[in-house]
Amino acid sequence: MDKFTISNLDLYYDDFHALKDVNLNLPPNEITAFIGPSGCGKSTLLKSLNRMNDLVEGCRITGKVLLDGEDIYGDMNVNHLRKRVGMVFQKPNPFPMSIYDNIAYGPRTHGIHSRAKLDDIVEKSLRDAAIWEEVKDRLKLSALGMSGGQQQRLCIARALAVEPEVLLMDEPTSALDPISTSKIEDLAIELKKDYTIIMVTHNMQQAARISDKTVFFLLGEVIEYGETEQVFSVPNNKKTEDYITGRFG
Ligand SMILES: Nc1ncnc2c1ncn2[C@@H]1O[C@H](COP(=O)(O)OP(=O)(O)OP(=O)(O)O)[C@@H](O)[C@H]1O
Repeated sequence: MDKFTISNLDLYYDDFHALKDVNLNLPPNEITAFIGPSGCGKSTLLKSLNRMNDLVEGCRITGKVLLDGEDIYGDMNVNHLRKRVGMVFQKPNPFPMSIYDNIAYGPRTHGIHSRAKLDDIVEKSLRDAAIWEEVKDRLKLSALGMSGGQQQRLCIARALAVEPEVLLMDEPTSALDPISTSKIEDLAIELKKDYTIIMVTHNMQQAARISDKTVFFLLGEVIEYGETEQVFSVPNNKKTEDYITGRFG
């Protein structure tokens, strides 16, 4: 079964029609890349998948988003939804506290207080985010003292600590140098064994390198959706071809 089934999704910011009749089935354990020029609605759709748009005044949504067949805009508890569907943002945003507490924060809010249990979660999450070796001797130090690339992997570890099923990543490497970027890309490929990953990226090479499926958006509409290899080698739509070959956008 698909992880997300999006049907007839329309989204408005007041009078502005930001997403137009979006229909997509996103499979589990794959990386799906959202690409398209600035302002075409990639982040808006990403945020619709864990209801981050609920916080935006004037935002109105019609249509359906199913997670494992369950309507996320129905009577699903939003906190539970966000536990299942975690998010990593463009700019690393560690909390101003220790590395350990950044990771333990989520599990604590979900009622886990046993020291031994938290120790296990912190180690496992940092290992899964490929940053344990770099920070294991400084867990008590502030997360703000880490490099940008380390902070982003910490934020991924923080997202993993509550055992989500899906990771939404909004341009997770745009603020990072090439080495950190490559670490996050390798990590995403590793993580898809256990998670479903949906990533907004402006980097065409990145989408081509790591994603299984690609969705190309233009002005709030899905123009093309398919296997990444096909979308990048023989796009069905002329507009997709123009965009990925850099003729516009
Ligand atoms: N909170 C908001 N209120 C009003 N309009 C918004 C809001 N957020 C986004 N928009 C508008 O909706 C459209 C889609 O924005 P969105 O951020 O989803 O685009 P994007 O494809 O992710 O762009 P970028 O690549 O620049 O991040 C844009 O025209 C934007 O101005």
